[in-house]
Amino acid sequence: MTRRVYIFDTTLRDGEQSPGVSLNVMEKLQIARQLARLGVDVIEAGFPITSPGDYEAVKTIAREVRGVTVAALARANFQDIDRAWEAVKGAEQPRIHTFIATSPIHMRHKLRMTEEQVIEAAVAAVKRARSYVSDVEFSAEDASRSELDFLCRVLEAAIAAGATVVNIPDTVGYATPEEFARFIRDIRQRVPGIEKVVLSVHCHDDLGLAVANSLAAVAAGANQVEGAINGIGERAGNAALEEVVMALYTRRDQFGCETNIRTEEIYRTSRLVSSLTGMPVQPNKAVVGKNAFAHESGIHQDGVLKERTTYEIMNPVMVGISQSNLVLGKHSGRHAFRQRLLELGYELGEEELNKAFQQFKVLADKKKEITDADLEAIVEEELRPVPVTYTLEYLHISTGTTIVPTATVGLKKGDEVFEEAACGNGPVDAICRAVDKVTGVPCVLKSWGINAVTSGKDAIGEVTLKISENGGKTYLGRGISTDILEASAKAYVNAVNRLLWESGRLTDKSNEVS
Ligand SMILES: CC(=O)SCCNC(=O)CCNC(=O)[C@H](O)C(C)(C)COP(=O)(O)OP(=O)(O)OC[C@H]1O[C@@H](n2cnc3c(N)ncnc32)[C@H](O)[C@@H]1OP(=O)(O)O
Ligand SMILES: CC(C)C(=O)C(=O)O
Ligand SMILES: [Mg+2]
Repeated sequence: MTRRVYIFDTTLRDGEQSPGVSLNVMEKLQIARQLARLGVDVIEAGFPITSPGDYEAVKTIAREVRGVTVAALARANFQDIDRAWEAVKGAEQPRIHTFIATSPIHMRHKLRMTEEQVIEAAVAAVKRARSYVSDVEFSAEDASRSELDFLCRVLEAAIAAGATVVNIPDTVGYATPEEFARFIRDIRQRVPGIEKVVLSVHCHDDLGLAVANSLAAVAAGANQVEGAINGIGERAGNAALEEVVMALYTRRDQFGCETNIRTEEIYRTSRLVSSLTGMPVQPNKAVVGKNAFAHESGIHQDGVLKERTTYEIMNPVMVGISQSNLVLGKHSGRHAFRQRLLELGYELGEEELNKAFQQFKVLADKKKEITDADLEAIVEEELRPVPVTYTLEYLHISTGTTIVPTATVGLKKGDEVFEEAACGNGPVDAICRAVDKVTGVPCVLKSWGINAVTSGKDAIGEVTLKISENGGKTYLGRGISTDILEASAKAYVNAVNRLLWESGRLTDKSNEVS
């Protein structure tokens, strides 16, 4: 008989705690919708007390995303819990997730609380949360470095107070698989009432063991796994959910478990999260990396051509990496374009489709064959929910080894085009300075990176960069083009648009969304 394992996604909460990542409300909503399509059981949408933006995001997701549990995080105090409830109460299936640390090191140095005070706070928090909602998760932060006797007492008290899910985090990624499995077995044996609640684990990847520890815990009886898409999260990140899910599926002979995940949505979810967070996926990343199903050496290629399973333990189609026969190029029409996007899982409205189609045609003039990765890049750019103040109308660059790089940019705002020129230390610097002159917002380029989205000399490059104004908050921008300077200009303008929007300097918030 197969046992059900619940998948709890914390991409939007712990995942967003990745250094340098900051998602706005619309981006979070877009990811949440995709997570629901993927079939996760729980979306942890945020930590509402942390900021008005986080509160708003949780509230919006709770209201808009149906058919899935939406959780909000809260420390073990009434203010956090009340705020979490305010944010999540519109959800079809709301959950409050409250936590407090139980390890000696955290209690003594961070909380400065005794064991008895921690138990008291945990019980009061769970009861407060239960006064609002019937689904309450309690997490014993840093559980894996806690003393087992004390941890069991806290869990017993939390369950008696009404917790319906108890979570055992390996907060600092310290556990090893055998030890963690033993820990879970001990908890299952020793905590009265544990059989009535969902037993969850939440593993971090500081030693690269987050997925292994999660799987060991499942084998030991845990029935909820928490993690994030692409393994993003605090420090080295969380357990990569796509890896947990595919391991449970591929080795179901070992685990005897099933999840509710629609695996064919995995790749698209991974791409969306990578694109909106600006965190690239390493090529050799399991399941979703560019090379995960690529075969380079002759003996492997020979084997795969004769029989795919010689070197592939998973079918790429199963995780949504499609193999279509439709070849798209400059002679393709709207029907084929729409069909291919549908196969890739993108269902665009008429207006979005038209915009994406125009971009596709521009690209097809420059590039013989348009690949799936090209299409994904186009669509992701089209769907990026940042209101457009400025768009790049044209760009002229003069550069070389013996001349001062100079850029002339034309930026369109409303019906007007504004032109400025500037010199710089390099062509990208010159572009940024010229854009600054038009917008009147002097920014510092904090980081710049290029990723070849597709292959070949005519590959699309995706530039991801970060800017800040006066050393304040950083804003992410992305742009794609077969010309990396054009991609840089688009990315810079995209980041400035985001800055203007998020810093509340747009007079008209109903601007077109790109
Ligand atoms: C393991 C994890 O991932 S935990 C989640 C981590 N996520 C975040 O921290 C989100 C971003 N954080 C924030 O925006 C802020 O830290 C806030 C809004 C949550 C709190 O801000 P502040 O009130 O200014 O407190 P600050 O962050 O400086 O310190 C944390 C306080 O919470 C206390 N605390 C920490 N965890 C808990 C808990 N689970 N329950 C109760 N109190 C707690 C600390 O002891 C400290 O209290 P003190 O001020 O009495 O010393
Ligand atoms: C809030 C808890 C669950 C957490 O993120 C951790 O302990 O890592
Ligand atoms: Mg965590």
